[in-house]
Amino acid sequence: MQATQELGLSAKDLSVYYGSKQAVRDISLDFEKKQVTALIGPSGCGKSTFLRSLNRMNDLISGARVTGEIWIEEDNILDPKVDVVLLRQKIGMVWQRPNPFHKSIYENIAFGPRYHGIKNKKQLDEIVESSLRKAALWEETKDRLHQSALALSGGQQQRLCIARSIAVKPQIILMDEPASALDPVSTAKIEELITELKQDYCIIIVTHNMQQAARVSDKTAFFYMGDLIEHDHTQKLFTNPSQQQTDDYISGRFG
Ligand SMILES: Nc1ncnc2c1ncn2[C@@H]1O[C@H](COP(=O)(O)OP(=O)(O)OP(=O)(O)O)[C@@H](O)[C@H]1O
Repeated sequence: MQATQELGLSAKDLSVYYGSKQAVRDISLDFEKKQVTALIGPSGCGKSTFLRSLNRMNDLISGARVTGEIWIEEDNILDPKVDVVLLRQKIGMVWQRPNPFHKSIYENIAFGPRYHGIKNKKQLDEIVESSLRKAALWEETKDRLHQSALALSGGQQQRLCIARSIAVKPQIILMDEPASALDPVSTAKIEELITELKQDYCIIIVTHNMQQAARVSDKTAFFYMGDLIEHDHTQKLFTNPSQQQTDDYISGRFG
């Protein structure tokens, strides 16, 4: 099984264990290019565990074990031969809490491209500007690029983290509740940004907020106790789900 042209990423029979406990059970899920997929479900159902396995972040957790396949183009990224640094260039991650480096705005963006070999100042300047523009942060930061990123507001810091992930030209961006630590205005900006970014990237977002999933995503996957219960077009899943458990969850009967 390989991801085809339209597919950004394809998980097949993916299971994740923490020690003997299975947190994600045999999940097969395709993610298309230029689409946003939301992962929803009650706390502890395995959304973040599944998301983290998509760019091998679970490798960093002692006792975590992943089985199955995850295809991006011709590569099964669970193959031990895969270069994890290059993989994380292709599949970026934005975390729940903004986590800029303790460096200037400019250096936050330039760090990744420089790490991957770009040394030319003019080229780095261009990447910094284009990444900040794509993250809708250029106008707010162009006159303070060399000031600390930590002086930005929480919402600006999160857009900076998105700009930082874009700077290394990923194909896929994973987002783990990217707006849950932000105020409503900053949340709206992140949601707008997600809608803009999907023109260029495959985006997979974990969210607790069902309204947010409905607003930003094309497809939604509902997880429950480590299983994938339903995956469908967002509008269909929220208005006419096929599974009773999905219906119970979206209508607030549990979770
Ligand atoms: N590092 C870990 N070590 C051991 N167990 C873990 C670890 N991380 C998560 N788990 C367990 O795996 C299961 C799935 O957790 P996960 O965080 O993936 O769920 P989630 O749906 O993202 O939850 P939430 O919405 O609360 O973030 C839970 O039972 C959790 O306790």
